Amino acid sequence: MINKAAAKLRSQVADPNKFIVCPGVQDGLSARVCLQQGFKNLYMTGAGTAINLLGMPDLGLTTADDMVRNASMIASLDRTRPLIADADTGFGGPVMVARSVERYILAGVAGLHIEDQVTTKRCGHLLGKELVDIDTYVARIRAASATRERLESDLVLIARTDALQSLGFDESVKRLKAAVAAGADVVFLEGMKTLDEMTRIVDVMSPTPCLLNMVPGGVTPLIDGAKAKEIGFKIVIWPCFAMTAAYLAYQKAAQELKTTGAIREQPDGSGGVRELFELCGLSECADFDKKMGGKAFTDGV
Ligand SMILES: C[C@](O)(C(=O)O)[C@H](CC(=O)O)C(=O)O
Repeated sequence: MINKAAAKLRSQVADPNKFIVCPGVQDGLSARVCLQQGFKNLYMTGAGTAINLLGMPDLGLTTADDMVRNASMIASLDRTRPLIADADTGFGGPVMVARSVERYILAGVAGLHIEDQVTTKRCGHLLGKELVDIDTYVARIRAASATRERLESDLVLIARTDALQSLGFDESVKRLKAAVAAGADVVFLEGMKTLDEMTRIVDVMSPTPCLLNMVPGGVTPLIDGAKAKEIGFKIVIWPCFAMTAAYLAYQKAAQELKTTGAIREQPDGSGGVRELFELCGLSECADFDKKMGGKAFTDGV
């Protein structure tokens, strides 16, 4: 059961007709909304996990515990729709990477990415990123791949490099090719600045599938899914879309409450607490309780 989502993601990646679109989610609510809207895959953002769980920026402050806990909750909401999760640097040396990857697998995560920044990492779209050397990076990927094999898991291993900023395109390609040789299934070149780099990475890494990261306010020009597919990317993630939407909506609502001293119902009554509970499975919980012989909901809920 736990491996089913990973097996599904693996076959999506292998299917030449599939293009994998992953809205980024950072919490239960954003995941539920994306599932409700019919997305077939999800992406757990590390940046959003840091913002949501810690109220802190994406600076490598989230521990493996924070990330696994969040990923585990999100993966549990619908095990038929594969979740790709951010695994940052893997959180340490090969032994720690192996432990982290094992925990992600047991949490039901279908794919994850590991990068070559130092453990005190930062968002890939910020300045001043520091890298580990290529051997340290490859050891992380090798440890992740060995763990997947040991657990006989179909986990899709995505190698990310942040080398473009300081070392340039060719060194990034060298790192990604070494990562593929060490067992990565998909590659992720972070922080591309031009359409030309996007086209070149797909070309030079072929036949290895490439992931595209679309961050609003980041360094990569934003293109839509159709264009990403046309260029030849296999997976597109939109890590920030839900947290940006939530932020703007929270801000508007907080301003209104602060100014008026009251909250307003929506004219059509939408967004009430019962609707939110329903989104999160209220009826399913009550039905399950009843079916199992529980009495908690016999008088309704
Ligand atoms: C993809 C990413 O790793 C994430 O945490 O979602 C971030 C996104 C972000 O910080 O906006 C990254 O690109 O580093």
